[in-house]
Amino acid sequence: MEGKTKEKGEKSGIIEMWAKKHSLLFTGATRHPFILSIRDGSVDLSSFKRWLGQDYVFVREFVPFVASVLIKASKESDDSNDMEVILGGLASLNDEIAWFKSEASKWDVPLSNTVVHKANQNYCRFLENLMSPDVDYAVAITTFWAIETVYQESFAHCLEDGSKTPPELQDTCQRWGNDDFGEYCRSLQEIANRYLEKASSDVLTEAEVTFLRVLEHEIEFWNMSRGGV
Ligand SMILES: Cc1ncc(CN)c(N)n1
Repeated sequence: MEGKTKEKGEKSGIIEMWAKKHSLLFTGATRHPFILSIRDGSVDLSSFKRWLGQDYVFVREFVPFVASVLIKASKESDDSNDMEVILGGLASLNDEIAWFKSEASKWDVPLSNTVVHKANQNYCRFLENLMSPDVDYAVAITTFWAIETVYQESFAHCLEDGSKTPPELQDTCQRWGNDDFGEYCRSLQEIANRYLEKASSDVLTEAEVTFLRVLEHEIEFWNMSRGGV
């Protein structure tokens, strides 16, 4: 994957191949100007606050999507540990919601009656469509991996040596940029690779296209946070 050396024993799978094949879009999502502005300390705090209010709405919509992935795992998974990984993801979303509430009060961002921006509405509708039982588990778990990984890679970049992330935003970056979250994303990647390897070519195509849609939605979400439409 971009910017990372492979760890010992880590084999390259379909996910790594797609991340490389679509590196331009992948980098667009994980090195977006909004993230770069956090990393270089020039971030406009009104953009940060917009992101905070909108992401709270997104995360509340993300929970039922992850629950739908859990249901698919319980029906289709051949490895009992998959369920624990996804359940861990749901538990961390519970913490994430509590974190958003406390962060919003710190920044004076109201969380009720939020006007949901178009980019956020589109992203939430996309997630809703993926909750259908007709969507293959391989597609759903790939989507889940991609959504979590964009945040992991983006915010981890703001914590690297040489970054000038403002101290008041360190906690936000730690939330998704920490090593445990990175480990959790690698577990999701391992599950996704395992299912993609045995997927039909139709499912593979659907998963790859859905991966690209996630990257586009994430870029639109960052654009919206910076003040775009
Ligand atoms: C838009 C978005 N993408 C991903 C995440 C990480 N759960 C998030 N909170 N918001």
